[in-house]
Amino acid sequence: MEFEVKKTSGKARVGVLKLPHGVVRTPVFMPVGTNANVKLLTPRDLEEAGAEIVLSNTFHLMLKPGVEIIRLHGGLHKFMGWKKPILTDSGGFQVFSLPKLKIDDEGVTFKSPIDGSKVFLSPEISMEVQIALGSDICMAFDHCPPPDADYEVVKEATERTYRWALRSKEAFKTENQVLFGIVQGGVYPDLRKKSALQITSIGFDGYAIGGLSIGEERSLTLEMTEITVEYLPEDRPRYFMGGGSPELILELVDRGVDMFDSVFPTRIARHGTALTWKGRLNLKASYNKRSLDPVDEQCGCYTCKNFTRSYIHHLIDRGEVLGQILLSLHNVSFMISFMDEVRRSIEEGTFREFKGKMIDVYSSGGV
Ligand SMILES: CNc1nc2c(CCNCC3CCCCC3)c3nc(N)[nH]c(=O)c3cc2[nH]1
Repeated sequence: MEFEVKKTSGKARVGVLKLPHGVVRTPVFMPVGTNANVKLLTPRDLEEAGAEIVLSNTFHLMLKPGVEIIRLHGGLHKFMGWKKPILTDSGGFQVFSLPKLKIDDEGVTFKSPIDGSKVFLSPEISMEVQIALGSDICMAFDHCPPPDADYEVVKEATERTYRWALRSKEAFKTENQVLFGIVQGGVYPDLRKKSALQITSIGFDGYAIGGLSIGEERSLTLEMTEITVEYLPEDRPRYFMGGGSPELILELVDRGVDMFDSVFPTRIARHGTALTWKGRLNLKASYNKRSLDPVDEQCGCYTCKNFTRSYIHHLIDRGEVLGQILLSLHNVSFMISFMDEVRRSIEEGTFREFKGKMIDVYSSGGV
């Protein structure tokens, strides 16, 4: 894997990440695909929208359809028909929200949400599954503590994450795939620094900022990101897990983060909300009933080129899935274009102005 920082503007940076299945320009927004698909969008839609990398994850796929079926296809790229890079999460976080039967140093035993059976996940099993999936970027198996966890609980999860990171790297015997480490530490500055030093001491191809965007105050999200980034190497990609909205992404780019994933744009699309250059737009609202305008006149996506707000309002109102499909396509296209503008403003040295303008737009609510 090659990662090159091309331009910086303050802590914000533009980079190029060369992976087995293609090149990714950073900062990058990565559409999330649970169950080996980005909901309501085909790989062709994603390609047209300009997506360069998508996410999937170990936890869901090892349960259904199971590694065997994906192996049968020669890996996840073939299975889901996506030829560009894929990043897979390690499953550590996904089990975080499930009733955990047991979590100890060996690994996590949880109840399958599919059939209630007992499932065991460990660093070794997570690596074995991600190697079989053939994802370009694999994530170390980590323990993300709950958001309300006290210092001792976070300390224990952070120490375990370090031991599991060592075991993940040890078990990651594969060519043509890269492994990112994950930094924990909750909202405690000393644990954040310790975790960053521990994880970077192992040596990974890239580093993720974990354990955030799980309900903590925004100011803590930003402060913990700053502390973590301080101890990460300049020449490696930094991936903030699970964030986020356009305004959060701007704040994090400004603090030196390169990669982002979030279900947010596709989830709000399914609920009838579009992201536009003038803020959020609620297509369910009656003021869109008669509007002949496109969702966003500055957007070149298929939805904005071919349909009016009135038509999409009608589809949503009638519960037609086409309404959700058209908004999902628009929101992903918007996020990709948004990141194009982020990169351009960093290259032109105008990132702070762009950030200021877009944060005003997005914190003043909708259009
Ligand atoms: C939403 N906030 C948030 N997400 C986090 C995630 C998940 C990131 N998104 C992965 C996708 C989820 C849908 C299926 C495909 C993979 C985190 N993951 C890990 N391993 N560790 C975290 O601390 C960790 C922390 C996170 N915080």
